Amino acid sequence: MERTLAIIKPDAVKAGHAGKILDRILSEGFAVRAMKLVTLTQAQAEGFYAVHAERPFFGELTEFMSSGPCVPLVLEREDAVAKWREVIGATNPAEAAEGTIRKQFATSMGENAVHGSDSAENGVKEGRYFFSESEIVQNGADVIDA
Ligand SMILES: Nc1ncnc2c1ncn2[C@@H]1O[C@H](COP(=O)(O)OP(=O)(O)OP(=O)(O)O)[C@@H](O)[C@H]1O
Repeated sequence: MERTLAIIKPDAVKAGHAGKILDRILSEGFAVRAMKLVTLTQAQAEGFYAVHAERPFFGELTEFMSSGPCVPLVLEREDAVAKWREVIGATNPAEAAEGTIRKQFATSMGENAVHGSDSAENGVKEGRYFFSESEIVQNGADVIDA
């Protein structure tokens, strides 16, 4: 079964949307394999987004991602990566489709409520960035059948 790394970003946690987003995750058939509430240091945010280090928005992005608590989650489902990206919608909320999480909760290109891995390989890598092997459960935490 495929895994992806989702993050409920600091803007959505601060606005009190984490519970609604978690409900949506479960109703879309994802099993939660790991989850925590954490405030990243700017260095941790820079490490996570290292691939964007040369982009003009890197400083803004890493400052935002370390501005308050966020909720990283390892999600598992068939086609987890593609399905989660479909559920979250386009990076820019102005372009996000009706019914997507970003359409509902994102306020700008930068503060866009959620993250999703862009490949199954990165889903595994990003999961390891936040969680040790023992923090990712193999079973027993399913609220619904995956
Ligand atoms: N032009 C921009 N201005 C400010 N922030 C941006 C801009 N472009 C991207 N970002 C931020 O960087 C993140 C990573 O950009 P990327 O192009 O990988 O988008 P994404 O794959 O939709 O987002 P994510 O990786 O968070 O799921 C975006 O989610 C957004 O928060």
